Amino acid sequence: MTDAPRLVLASQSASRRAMLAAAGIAHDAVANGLDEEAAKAALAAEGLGARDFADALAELKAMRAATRVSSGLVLGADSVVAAPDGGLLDKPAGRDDAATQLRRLSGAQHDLYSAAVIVEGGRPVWRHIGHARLHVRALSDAFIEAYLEAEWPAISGCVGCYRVEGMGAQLFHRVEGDHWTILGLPLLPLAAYLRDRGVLLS
Ligand SMILES: Nc1nc2c(ncn2[C@H]2C[C@H](O)[C@@H](COP(=O)(O)OP(=O)(O)OP(=O)(O)O)O2)c(=O)[nH]1
Repeated sequence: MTDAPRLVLASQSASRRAMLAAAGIAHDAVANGLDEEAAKAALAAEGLGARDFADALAELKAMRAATRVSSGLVLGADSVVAAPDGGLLDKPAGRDDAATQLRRLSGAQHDLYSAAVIVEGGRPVWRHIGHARLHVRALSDAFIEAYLEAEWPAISGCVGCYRVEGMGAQLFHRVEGDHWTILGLPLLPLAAYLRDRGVLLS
């Protein structure tokens, strides 16, 4: 489609890039250039819940990246895990932190939010927040150790310390919500918007 806008993914997430490519959604990928730690600290100071935190960070990523992109639909995304004890979980700082996070998730359900925002012409034109609820079985210390032996460092870039499409499947006795949301994007609502914009065929 000649006059359709191009999609620019403002993310370094291998999972998001692979997901779009596997779905046949052509895109360019750029680093969003955001000082994510500073942005997270500012948002945390506002006391945002997980859902709004992910949405705000996705918008900040897209807006920052859009200053470096001449045209197109600039897509920013962020995934946040709301831990059963109320805190927000980020990607693990190291293998020991991953073990600590898994123990926090063990034997309880948690919510994962993947927010996506598209910026065009310097302003947000679309947004969606995907939600999944994951029910983690009671994990033995022996399992956590064996899991990390197999999955570290592959899960080091994963909020929640799992790859649901990999050995992470052994963590759960139930998952509600769509698979793509867990991988990092609300893919189906995004594809619907891209069809509306002529980026994808209807
Ligand atoms: N492949 C896979 N990735 C997962 C899973 N759960 C979470 N993730 C990944 C997707 C994202 O790359 C990452 C969430 O971290 P962020 O939203 O901060 O994005 P990230 O720092 O990776 O990249 P970005 O900030 O967009 O440049 O966790 C999973 O089950 N499978």
